[in-house]
Parts: sequence; structure tokens; C-alpha cells
Amino acid sequence: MVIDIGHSRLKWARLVDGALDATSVGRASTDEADALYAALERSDCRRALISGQSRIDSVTRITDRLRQLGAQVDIIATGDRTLPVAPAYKSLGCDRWLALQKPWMEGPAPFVVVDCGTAITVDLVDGEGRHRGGWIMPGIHTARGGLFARAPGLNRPLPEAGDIDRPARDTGTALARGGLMLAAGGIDRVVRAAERAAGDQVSLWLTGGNAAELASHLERAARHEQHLVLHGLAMATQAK
Ligand SMILES: Nc1ncnc2c1ncn2[C@@H]1O[C@H](COP(=O)(O)OP(=O)(O)O)[C@@H](O)[C@H]1O
Ligand SMILES: CC(C)(COP(=O)(O)O)[C@@H](O)C(=O)NCCC(=O)O
Repeated sequence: MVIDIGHSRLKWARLVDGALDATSVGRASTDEADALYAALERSDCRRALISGQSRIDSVTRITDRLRQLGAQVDIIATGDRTLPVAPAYKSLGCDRWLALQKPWMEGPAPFVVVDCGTAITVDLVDGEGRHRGGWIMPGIHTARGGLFARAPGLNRPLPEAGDIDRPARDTGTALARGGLMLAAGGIDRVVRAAERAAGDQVSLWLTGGNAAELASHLERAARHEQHLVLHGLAMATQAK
């Protein structure tokens, strides 16, 4: 089994012959991992490779419970296995490093991976397969949470955003459109900067919990692959 412990959500899947079994992908809140334990107990898997790029207390709680259930748990650290794309720097999040591996295997060409989760991270890999580094921005939900903490009067259930290019005429819609505009505008700008840094056109991969809602608001078409971190973990199980 491979498990991605994010700051907000857990994602997991079984492997069949070293590849992800798409039918087995599960998700839960990082704070309520019972569905993961139930999936482990239902399956015949007793080994887990984990990306634990989350709060240390969450990772400890989840891995302790998995061990109690009889699993052999291995937590991967950035750069500690030989994968096709090496990290540009040592303290790079393990989730970011893992997410770069599948796109590079699909063709040796420059690309960026945008992971839209608790944070929005954008990472550039050039045409030689070198990770050139990236950018970290607050995720949509995180940015709104920060705003609501400072201006609690704004906090409310949000409606569908609709056309984000149209000026909103009520507070909820303004917040819904503004959050998407902030993220999409930041991503569009970063992709242009990545192309200047690479000196080449880049293809765009989107992953993470907010990828689907952001895709249609970006300037260019992106390939949406929901579980790039899990795919990277699957590759890591085959690597030394
Ligand atoms: N069913 C869902 N439950 C929780 N969050 C969701 C759900 N669908 C989309 N999201 C969004 O996904 C974000 C988390 O994305 P994810 O990639 O799982 O993050 P992380 O890897 O940081 O834990 C949340 O901030 C939320 O806006
Ligand atoms: C930037 C992140 C918080 C993103 O985490 P996520 O939103 O996927 O939960 C994580 O990759 C991280 O803690 N990185 C370490 C710092 C770095 O990548 O430079």
C-alpha cells in the first residue's frame, strides 16, 4: 500500500505488480484516518510506503496505528531513493519531489507540476530532467481561512463562483471568485516565469484536491492527474 499524508487529507492506494490499482484509491481527512485503517484491515497488504509531508503529530498518530494493525511502515524522505528526477534542494517537500516522477516518465520534455492542496506548489523540471526548483503559495482554502481569521464578518458559506472574470455583486460570490482568481492568477504568472527560467515551453500538470475546480480558470490547458504523489510512491517502491 502507498499512503500520502498531506496537511489536510490522506490519500492511499494498493499496488498491483508495482503500479497503482486505480480502483483502490481512498481519501480521508488527515484528522480522521479510520477509513485508511479499515482499508488496511480489509486488504491483504501488510507493507506501507508513506509520504509523510504533514504535521509531525499527524504522521506519528497514523503510523503508530498502522503498526498496531500489523503493518510494516516505511516513511520516505526527499531524495533517499534513486528516482528519475532528483530534488533541487534537500528540504524540498517529499510530496513535491514524488509528484515530479510520473510526468517525466511520460516524455523527456520540460514541464511544471502544480499541486493545488493546503498549499499550491509549482515545480519546474527542464528538458534534461533537472528539477530547477519552484514556488509555494497558500492554497485556496488556506488563503480564505487566513482572511476569515482576520475579518470574521466575511465568513459564510460560499455559492458557486460562476464566471470569475465578472465583477461580483454580493459578498459570497466576490469571495468565491476572488479565491479562484488569486490562485489562477498566481499559477498563470508562475507558469510564464517557469518558461522564462527553462528557456522553453513547458507542459502543465495539475494535481491535488483543488485541481479540478481550478483547471478551467487557467490560461492554458493542463493535464489533470489526481494522484501524482501516489504514482511517485509506487515508483519509489521499485527503486533503491
Ligand atoms: N472531499 C473533500 N474533502 C476535503 N477537501 C476537499 C475535498 N474536495 C476537494 N477538497 C479541497 O482539497 C484541498 C486539500 O487538497 P489535498 O491535495 O488533498 O491537500 P493536502 O495534500 O495538502 O492534504 C482542501 O483544502 C479542499 O479545498
Ligand atoms: C509546501 C508543502 C507544505 C505542501 O504541502 P501540501 O499542501 O501538499 O500538504 C510541503 O510540500 C512542505 O512542507 N514542503 C517543505 C518545504 C519545501 O518544499 O520547500
